[in-house]
Amino acid sequence: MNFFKILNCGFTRQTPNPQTHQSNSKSHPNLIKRCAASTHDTIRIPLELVLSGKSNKFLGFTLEERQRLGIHGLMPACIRSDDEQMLAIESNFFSFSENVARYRYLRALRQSYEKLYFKFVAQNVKLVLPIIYTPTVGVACTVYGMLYRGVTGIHITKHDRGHMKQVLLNWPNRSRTQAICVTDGERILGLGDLGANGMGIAVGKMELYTALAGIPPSRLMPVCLDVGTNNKSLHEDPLYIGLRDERLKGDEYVSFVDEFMETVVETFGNQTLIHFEDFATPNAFMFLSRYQKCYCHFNDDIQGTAAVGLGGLLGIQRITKKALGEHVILFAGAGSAVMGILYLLKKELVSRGLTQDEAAKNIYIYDQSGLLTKNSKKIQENLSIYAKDMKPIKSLEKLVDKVKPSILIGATSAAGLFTEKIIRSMAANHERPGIFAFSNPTSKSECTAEQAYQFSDGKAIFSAGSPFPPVEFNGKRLTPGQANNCFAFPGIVLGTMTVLAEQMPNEVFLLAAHELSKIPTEEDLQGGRIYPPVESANEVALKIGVEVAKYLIENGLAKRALDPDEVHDHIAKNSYALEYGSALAETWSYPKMKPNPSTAALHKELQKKK
Ligand SMILES: O=C([O-])CC(=O)C(=O)O
Ligand SMILES: [Mg+2]
Repeated sequence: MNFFKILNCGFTRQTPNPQTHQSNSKSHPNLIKRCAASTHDTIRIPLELVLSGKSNKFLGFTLEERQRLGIHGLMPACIRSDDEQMLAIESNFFSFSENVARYRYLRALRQSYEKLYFKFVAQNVKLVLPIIYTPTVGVACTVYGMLYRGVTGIHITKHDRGHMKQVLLNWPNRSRTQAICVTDGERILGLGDLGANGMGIAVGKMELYTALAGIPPSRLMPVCLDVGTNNKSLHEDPLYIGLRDERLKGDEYVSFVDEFMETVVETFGNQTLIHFEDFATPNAFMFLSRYQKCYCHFNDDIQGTAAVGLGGLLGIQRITKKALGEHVILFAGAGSAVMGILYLLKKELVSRGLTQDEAAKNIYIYDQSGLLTKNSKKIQENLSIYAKDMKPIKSLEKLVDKVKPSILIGATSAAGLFTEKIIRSMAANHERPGIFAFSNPTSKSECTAEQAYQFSDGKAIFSAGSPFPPVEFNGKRLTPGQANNCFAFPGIVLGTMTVLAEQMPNEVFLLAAHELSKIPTEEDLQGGRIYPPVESANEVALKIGVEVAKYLIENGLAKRALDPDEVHDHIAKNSYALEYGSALAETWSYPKMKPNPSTAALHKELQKKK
C-alpha cells in the first residue's frame, strides 16, 4: 500500500508561486500563510483513498489540497471549478454516439470519480437515466462480461454457502451498509435469464437511490446471487462473468436464498432494507410471501411497479372524471407487474367500499392462453375472481372488440402486441383510452408512443415502462408518460430507511401511488400526462419519502425516534452531498470505518518502520 506522508509539508520547496500558478477559477493569495500555520502537521493518507472514487475531485483539487495530500504534480496545473468539471463530463458523454458506449463511459466515471458522477447524474436526470437505467442498462447487461471493469457489488455464488458472512464483510462499506438490492438475474427486464450479468440492474437501481433520493452510496450494497444460469449462450460466452452451471432449483435454491437473508440481518441488522429485483415471477412471489413480516423487504417488480401502475390509473381517473371502478380494464400478461397492479388496484377499490367481486367485475385478464375464463386450465388462486363466465377468446384483437376496455395494460415482453386494430378499436369506443405498455426495454414495448397516438388519432393517454420521446400529432406535441417503478421505489426506500423500519407494509405502496397521482398539474392532465416528467423524479422521491416515513412513524413501525414534523429536515440533513467539501476533511473521515484487518496490520507495520 502506498502511504503518502506529509511531513512538515515542505512548502518552501514544493509550493509553486501562487501568483504564477495556472488556475481557472481560484486564486490562492493566502496559501503560503495557511500552510505555514500547519507546518507541524503529520498526516498519513493512503494515496488510493485520495484518488479513489469517493474523494477524488479530479482536477478540482485546490492547490493547498494538492500540496497537503501529496498529490501535487500528479495532475496538470489547471484547477477546474465544478462547472468546468461538469462541462468536461458532458463533453465526454456526447463524444460517444452509442448509448452503450455512454454507459461504459459513465461506469468508468463512477469508479474513478464517484461524487462527480452522481452530481452529473443528478443534474442531468433526463439525459442520463435512459443510459444508467432503463433501457440502456438492459442492453448493457446482455454484454456485461465485456463491459465489466471491477467491483460494483457483491457476488455470492452457490459455493459460498456456509460462509456468506465473510463474503458480505469483504464489501468496502460494510460498516455502513443499510440497504441491499439483490437479484438472481433470472428475469432481467423483459430480456430473460442473464445470470450474473444481472448485477448491472442491481447497480442501476441503487444508483437511483442516490441520484433521485439522495441516499449516500456508502450505505448501499448491490448483490447478485449467482445460482447459475439456464441461458446456454452465456455458458458458451468466453466473456461471461458468472458460473457456467444450470440454475439451482427447488429446495436447494430456496435454502440458499434463506441463508442469504439470515446472513444479511445477522451481519447488518434487522432494519437492513432488502430490495428484490428481477427474479423470475414465481420466485418473486414465493419470496415476497415467504419473508413477509420477517424482514424489511419488498419486490420492486411486483410492489414498486404496482404503485406506479395504480398511480397512473388514478391519473386516468382524474382526466376522464370517471371512477376507477367504472372503467373496463384489460390486463395483458400475468407476470410480476400485472399481478402487483391487480393486487393494489383491488385494495384501492375495496377501500372505496366495493366488494371483492364488484372490484373484479370490470377487470379482464389475458395471457398466453387467451382470456381468463372460468373454464381456463390451472387458474391461479388469487386470479380466480377475475375469471369470466365467457366463451374462450384467444385473440387479443377479438377480446378488445368484445369487452371494449377503456384501459389496456400490457406487461408481456411481447413487442407489438398492441396492434393498430386494437388501438383503433379502443379509440372508437372511448374519448380518452388509457394505454400502458409496461414491458422493458424499449425493444419489448407492446407498442410505441407514435403508434399509440397515430392509431388513436391523438386520443390515447399513453405511458410506457421505457422512455419514449414526445410525438408531434396534428400540430400538437403529445408527451408520453414513463410508467416505470423509478417513480416509486426511490421514495419508498427513502422513507423506510429514514425511520429504520423493520417492515414494509403494502400500505406504503398504496400511499406512494396516491402521492404520485397528485403530482401532475391540471395542465399536465390536459396534455394527457399522468406521470411527472422524469426530470422531476427527485421531487417525487422526496414527496413519497416524507409521506412513507410519516406513515411508518404513525403506525408504530419506525425504530428511529423521529417526530413526523421532523422528517423533512432529517432527510435534507442526511442527504448525500453532491458538493465536495475540503478534500482534507473528506479524507480524514475515512478512519471512522472499521479497518480491514489485513490493511490495519500493514499500516501498523509501516508505522513501526518509521
Ligand atoms: O427496471 C425497470 O426499468 C423496471 C423494472 O423493474 C423491470 O422492467 O423489471
Ligand atoms: Mg425490475
